[in-house]
Amino acid sequence: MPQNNASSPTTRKDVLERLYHTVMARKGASPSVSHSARLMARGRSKIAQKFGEEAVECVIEAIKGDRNGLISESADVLYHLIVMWVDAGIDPADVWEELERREGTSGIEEKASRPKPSF
Ligand SMILES: N=c1c2ncn([C@@H]3O[C@H](COP(=O)(O)OP(=O)(O)OP(=O)(O)O)[C@@H](O)[C@H]3O)c2ncn1[C@@H]1O[C@H](COP(=O)(O)O)[C@@H](O)[C@H]1O
Repeated sequence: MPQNNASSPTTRKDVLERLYHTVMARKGASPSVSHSARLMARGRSKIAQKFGEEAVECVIEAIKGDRNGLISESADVLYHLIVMWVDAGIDPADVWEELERREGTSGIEEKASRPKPSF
């Protein structure tokens, strides 16, 4: 019988949902014990700035071709994205819904269907 532990494929794919609920639970917690609480106490601009910094670090690892670095920075990006969602009142389900809406539509096709600028 498959084990239902944190590293099994069934629970691993839920890691973003679990992280979201953990960060939600940190809202209003003491900034001295929680990094998420500290970040949220510093305000939206700081949260967005940290996300941007992590994204740039991800880009640097990608360009360097450092696979492990890219994995590590990707985890930082996802964590900081989730803090940004919690601060903005976005539920992961809202994003999953938008991804599902896009399923099956090629990016090329979608771009071609955009209204052409009139100038
Ligand atoms: N995934 C993460 C995660 N990834 C990165 N980080 C932290 O993000 C911080 C980034 O450090 P930086 O020096 O880049 O930035 P900074 O400390 O904000 O400071 P400055 O840029 O202002 O100097 C580090 O303290 C990392 O430990 C994370 N902190 C928490 N989590 C998850 O969030 C959960 C809740 O954490 P707490 O909110 O701390 O309880 C944890 O159980 C983890 O699952």
